[in-house]
Amino acid sequence: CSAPNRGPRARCSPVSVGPALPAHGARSVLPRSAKKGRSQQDPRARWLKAAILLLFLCAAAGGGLVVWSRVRTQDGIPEGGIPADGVTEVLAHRSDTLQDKFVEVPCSEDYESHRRFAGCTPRKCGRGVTDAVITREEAERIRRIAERGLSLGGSDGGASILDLHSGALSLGKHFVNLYRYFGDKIQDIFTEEDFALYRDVRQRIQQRIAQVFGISSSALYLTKPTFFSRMNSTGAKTTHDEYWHPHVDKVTYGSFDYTSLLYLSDYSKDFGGGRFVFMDADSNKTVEPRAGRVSFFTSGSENLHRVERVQWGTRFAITISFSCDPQHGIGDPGVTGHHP
Ligand SMILES: O=C(O)CCC(=O)C(=O)O
Ligand SMILES: [Fe+2]
Repeated sequence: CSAPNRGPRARCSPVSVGPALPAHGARSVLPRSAKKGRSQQDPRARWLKAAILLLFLCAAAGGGLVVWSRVRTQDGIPEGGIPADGVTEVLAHRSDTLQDKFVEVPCSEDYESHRRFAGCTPRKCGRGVTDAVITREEAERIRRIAERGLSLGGSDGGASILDLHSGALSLGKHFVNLYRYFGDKIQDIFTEEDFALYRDVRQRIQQRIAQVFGISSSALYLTKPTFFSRMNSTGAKTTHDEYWHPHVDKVTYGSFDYTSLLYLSDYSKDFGGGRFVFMDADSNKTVEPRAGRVSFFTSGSENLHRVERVQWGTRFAITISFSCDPQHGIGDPGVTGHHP
């Protein structure tokens, strides 16, 4: 399993359900040469034949189920759906307009193995969803920035990223540096207004996280990677395209203490599949993306999660992440001084 999952429940091994298929079904019990015409058959032979046929049909149906379940499952998780054996609750429906939903969960020990920063390192852990911090219009403007930037490149597979901080942009099976590649022409692509909006949105999300977790906003540092993502149903061409693996952000990215996701498109309108799933021991909790929705959570393994594979359409989002460690802080991108 290539998933960066060090969480409590690895879900990477394919499972198959349904009865096992006998090696050759039941057909070989009666040799062809032993077949008789109907009228000649003794009744016991007819019964035996009927029983064998029934057995064969059951075996074939069972085999079909195994094959079907193999096609349907990846990493032990049905494609675009819910673990076959799990209970799923919806934490945030697309049609809900949430003010400040918050669910507290006990903190994992992940933070113990890192330097602690008083007044910032999570003591209270959990997850929140709000539609009241960023408007739909702002999300649409941000989405246009993402579309413009990503139109300059794009992965051959189903996941493309654009990091305005480092300049990383997916291109084919690799990444290029946008700022190096386009030089001063970048000013024709992104305006100062775009960067101002990005900054403003980032600040408001940061303030909301600080307020909900009872810390000072100035104790949080924007950290990398902070990036736009564009996902669709194209098959993966490299592991960078495999966005659906369960993972823990603190393990995957190291510097993250608080993760936020700003969604820029709507589940079931712009794309199918692609829901965000918190994977708890007792059940899964989904967040259905909607433009302007901010989902935020502490980055340790108390918040193991994954994204369902996108089934159709295109899903846009931004991952905006914060660290308590000033040494991991990065500045906002801008027309001037955005080079790493
Ligand atoms: O886009 C999402 O909903 C989640 C992305 C994610 O898990 C990540 O960037 O670490
Ligand atoms: Fe993540």
